[in-house]
Amino acid sequence: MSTPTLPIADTRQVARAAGRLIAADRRAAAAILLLNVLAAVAALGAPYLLGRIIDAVTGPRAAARIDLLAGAVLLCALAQTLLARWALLLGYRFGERTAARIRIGFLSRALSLPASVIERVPPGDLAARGTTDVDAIAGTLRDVLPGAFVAGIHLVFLLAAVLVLDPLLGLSGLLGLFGIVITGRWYLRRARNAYLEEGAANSELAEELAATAAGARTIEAFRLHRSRLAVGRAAIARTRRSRLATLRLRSVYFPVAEGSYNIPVVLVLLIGGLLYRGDRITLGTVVAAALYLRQLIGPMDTILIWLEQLQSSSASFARVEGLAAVPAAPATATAAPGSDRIEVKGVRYAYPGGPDVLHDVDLTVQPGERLAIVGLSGAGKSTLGRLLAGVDRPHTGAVTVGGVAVAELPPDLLRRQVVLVTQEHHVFRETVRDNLMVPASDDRLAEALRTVGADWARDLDTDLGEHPLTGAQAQQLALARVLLADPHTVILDEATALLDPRAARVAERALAAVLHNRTVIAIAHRLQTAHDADRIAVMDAGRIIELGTHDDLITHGGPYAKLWRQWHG
Ligand SMILES: Nc1ncnc2c1ncn2[C@@H]1O[C@H](COP(=O)(O)OP(=O)(O)OP(=O)(O)O)[C@@H](O)[C@H]1O
Repeated sequence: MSTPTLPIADTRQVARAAGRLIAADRRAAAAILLLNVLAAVAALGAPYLLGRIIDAVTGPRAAARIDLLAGAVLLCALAQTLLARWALLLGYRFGERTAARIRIGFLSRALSLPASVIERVPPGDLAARGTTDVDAIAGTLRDVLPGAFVAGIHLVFLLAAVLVLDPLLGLSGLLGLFGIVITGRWYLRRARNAYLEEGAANSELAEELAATAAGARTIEAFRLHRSRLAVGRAAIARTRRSRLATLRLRSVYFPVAEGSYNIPVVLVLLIGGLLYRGDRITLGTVVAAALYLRQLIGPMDTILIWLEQLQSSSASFARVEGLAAVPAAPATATAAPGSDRIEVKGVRYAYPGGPDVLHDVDLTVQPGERLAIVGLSGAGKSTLGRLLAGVDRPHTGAVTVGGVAVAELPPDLLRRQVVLVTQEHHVFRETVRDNLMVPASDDRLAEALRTVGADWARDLDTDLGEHPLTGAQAQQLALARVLLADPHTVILDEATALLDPRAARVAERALAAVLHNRTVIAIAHRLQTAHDADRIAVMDAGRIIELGTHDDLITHGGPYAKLWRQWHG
């Protein structure tokens, strides 16, 4: 089981992020607040006026006053409805715009994550944050937050109104709310972690299912059905446990909170009755206070129902915002490296959870040099290639270009320094232009395609989703990307290994055009490649055991000379 390694934002970071989102649309936020306040003030009118109607019944010219007061009740209700609707409408629009901002922010953060982070992060986690979590936040912003906001403001005004009406009655009403506050706190304290665990369990399930689906062939070949089923079941069990935990929280919180609604009203009627009997207040005031507290039920219900969603989507927001906490490239890395020299110093490296596969590797690659790395299978050649290309970072020592750690370079800067070319080329279901992924003029794109011999790509608008490429064509596209990125160093790892001989010849020709005037580090699978290089590094069991020109190494008569003799029979 892999544990998610992407961070989760803490409460403070979430609050700050929310603040930034509100500030980004501050006019709308201010308008929504103002309309809500006006709607809440209008809502206070009716209970107060009803209280005055009751007091007017026994006074002089009762009928005329009651008519007037009833008309005012109607006006207040109408104003409240209109203002609240308007506030809701603005709230929905605000929610949609904010959801779009969150989506865009997530996407751009995900795209600028350092390659070394993407390589280590379970893909399911990143996908779940970008889909389930972002959708949950968007849903909340659209459907819940505007209503919850209206309810929140209404609630505050109602409480203030009871206190103003009669402080003693107000205090007894507030006292009656204690039950709800205590259960609310109990729930909130547990809910964040419970919903975070639910989110993590969902991510793990998505990840395990994706891994099983992606590895279907391997699973079949090695008869891993049982172990994959066990992994899937464990992930389902964790999801189930986490969902049951949140369900348990809800099943305690909701009934208790709902039962507590009536306590403030009961208290106010009891104490109000006593005060009225002692002639301390009018009957109308007691009725108005009771009505205010009765009115609390509406907004409290709204908040209660949505508290759960607010909680779970704030957990989602914490996961989405967590991406911002991925350590950014240090300040030095944002400046272009001083020179093109690549240096490997005291590098040790282990794959997650495994033993060291590189031990104390030291190597300096001079600008313009052609270096070949040779060695038996498993010697660590590809691993060293990945570190040189900044795909991953060593756990000890450093791989630097011009004195700057390669893995710390932001993607756009890294692309201009070092590019790794392997046999895996992803072709997106988009046009040729989009697949080249570099914003450049059509002329430059066409020239790059011509240089690598991609005659099939005359029309940059050809949709590669509808016209799939052959392996050799995909390779040409990848090489055109390298040309456009124009790095000073290219690392080749089995770049043409999977192609058939004819396609490989075409690719070799394209490759020659791409490598012209660049530093080349070739992970050599054929010793002929090594023979043509300026220097050769021989690797064995994670160490560089020999380094020199072909002739030097042959004269030296060490492991390389032995390999060479074996190869030549
Ligand atoms: N993704 C991975 N996870 C864990 N261990 C790995 C991973 N990739 C490689 N290794 C291990 O790291 C060591 C070095 O592998 P590496 O692929 O770098 O060797 P190589 O010299 O390139 O071999 P080959 O020529 O077969 O590609 C090996 O022991 C290998 O099993």
